[in-house]
Amino acid sequence: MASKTLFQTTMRTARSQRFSLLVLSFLANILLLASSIYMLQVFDRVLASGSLDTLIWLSVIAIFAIITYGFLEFARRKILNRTGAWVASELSPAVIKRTISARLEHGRSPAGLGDVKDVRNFLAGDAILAFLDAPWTPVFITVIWLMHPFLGMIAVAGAIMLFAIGVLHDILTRHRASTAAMQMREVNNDAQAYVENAETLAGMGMVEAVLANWKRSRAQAEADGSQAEETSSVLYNLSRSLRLALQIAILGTGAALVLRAELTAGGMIAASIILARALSPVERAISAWKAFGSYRLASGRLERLFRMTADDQPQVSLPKPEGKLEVTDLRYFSPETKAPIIRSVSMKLAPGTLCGVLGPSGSGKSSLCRLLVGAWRPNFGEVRLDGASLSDWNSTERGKFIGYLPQQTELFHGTIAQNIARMGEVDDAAVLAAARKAGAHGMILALEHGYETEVGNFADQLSGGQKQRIGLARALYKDPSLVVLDEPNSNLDGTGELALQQALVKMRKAGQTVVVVSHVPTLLRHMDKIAVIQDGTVAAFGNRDDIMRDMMAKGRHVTAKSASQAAE
Ligand SMILES: Nc1ncnc2c1ncn2[C@@H]1O[C@H](COP(=O)(O)OP(=O)(O)OP(=O)(O)O)[C@@H](O)[C@H]1O
Repeated sequence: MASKTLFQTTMRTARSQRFSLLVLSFLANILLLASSIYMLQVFDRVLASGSLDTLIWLSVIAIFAIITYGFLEFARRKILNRTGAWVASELSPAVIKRTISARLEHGRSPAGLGDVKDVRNFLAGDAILAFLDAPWTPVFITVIWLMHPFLGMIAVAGAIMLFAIGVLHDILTRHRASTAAMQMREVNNDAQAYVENAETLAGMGMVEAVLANWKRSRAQAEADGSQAEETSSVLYNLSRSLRLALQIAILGTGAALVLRAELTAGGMIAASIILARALSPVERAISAWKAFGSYRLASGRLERLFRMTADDQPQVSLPKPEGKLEVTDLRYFSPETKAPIIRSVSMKLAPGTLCGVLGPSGSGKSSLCRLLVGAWRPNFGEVRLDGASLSDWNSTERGKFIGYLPQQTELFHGTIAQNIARMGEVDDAAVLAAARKAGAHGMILALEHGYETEVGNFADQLSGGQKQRIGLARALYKDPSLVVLDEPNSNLDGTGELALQQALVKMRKAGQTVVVVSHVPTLLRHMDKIAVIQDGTVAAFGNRDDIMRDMMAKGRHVTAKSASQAAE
């Protein structure tokens, strides 16, 4: 049998509140009978006997019962709210982590934080209360039946009809509501992407055009959603009217029974109040159906997310590697199309080797970098550091020994120092050393708040080159054994590039293994080895001078001038 996912165990713990909720609901529903018993007694006893004392005592008891009911109701809601908040706090970080894994392993994630919100809203909302009260419907109907079978029959018929409306509601709205919700999610994601790419849109006058497309998609989602809402509100109103009609039916029948002396006037009023209580959960369940529908879809998606991604098991701690890199028959297929992106790449680098990676656009250089740092898991083959496969390491621990600068440098919300320290505990000396090595120290000090400058949100004022230098410092933080730099000089000026060259030389001296994707001759000049990637495979690999000479002879990819500069 498949083991339980974190989602299942969290939901199971949440369900353990069931017992206290059931007890509270039991007491609350018993107390709900107080007002009907009060009516019964007032009509049949007080009015008949004319005893003011009895009325006062009955009223005191009824008020006490209602106040107690209020406390119980408050306690029920508090438990639900706390459970909802607890579930959200347990699931949210795990969902973010799994969403990252799903993106890396499968190209997309079936669930996100919106689903956690739906689960929370359901657990903390009215729907659960309606479901908890629903078992009381037959109890209340039995009480009415005991008062008079005729009244009982009306109550049973009413409950069946209301239930049928609930089922009809589910059948008619479930599919449409879920499609509309999915479309709305996409539409909202699009809107978010527009905001994030504000400069491109504004710079090329694209705002109106993307908005026109967006409005069309939104209108479609809205149309599906409002049709589901309309069906929902028609059925909800039908159920309300039915309940009012039942109320009249029970009062009318009760009155007829009173006339025939088969029921007391108090019994008639009490039956009408109990009927309202009996049918209320059924009616509330219809309006809570939407939350339940969203919950059902969200929990399905979350369950899929937890099933499709593996837990990062705590592996055996391994010592810091020296940096011996071995890549054997590495293959990677697109998670979505299954097209090969990397086909059989093998190479070996000794510690302290600088290896340049060249190749045409789209040949797989960045993909190889992602595999080398363990961000992507290969479909076949292995990347080994000091003989241990990257998958033998826990990803957090492995990350400490690896430095990676992707093509697009993204900084995270926090200070520059925190970003360089990889958002963990800031080791000031190590941050300074990394920044100096990356040639970023002077640039950071020139900022108004220096290392304490807040970055990583829409408001951050850093240029592309500044971000790249901070990204480089982050990659060099605490001298990792393997450093992979994907076009590290794409945004650098002369000073930045010089600093990068000096950093490369220092890394070689320190015995760090470095892989650099670059076509810039001044950088390639520092390399010991060169790997030429073409169509996802290694077209050539060897000592820099040999490869460059070979490439010059074939006139391949790098221009003869840059190759000769690099070979100098
Ligand atoms: N996340 C992904 N999912 C599916 N395919 C991808 C993904 N990332 C890249 N690819 C595909 O893999 C191939 C190699 O892309 P990659 O970015 O590794 O090339 P590259 O050599 O780094 O190119 P460039 O020099 O332009 O950056 C491309 O055909 C690309 O479409």
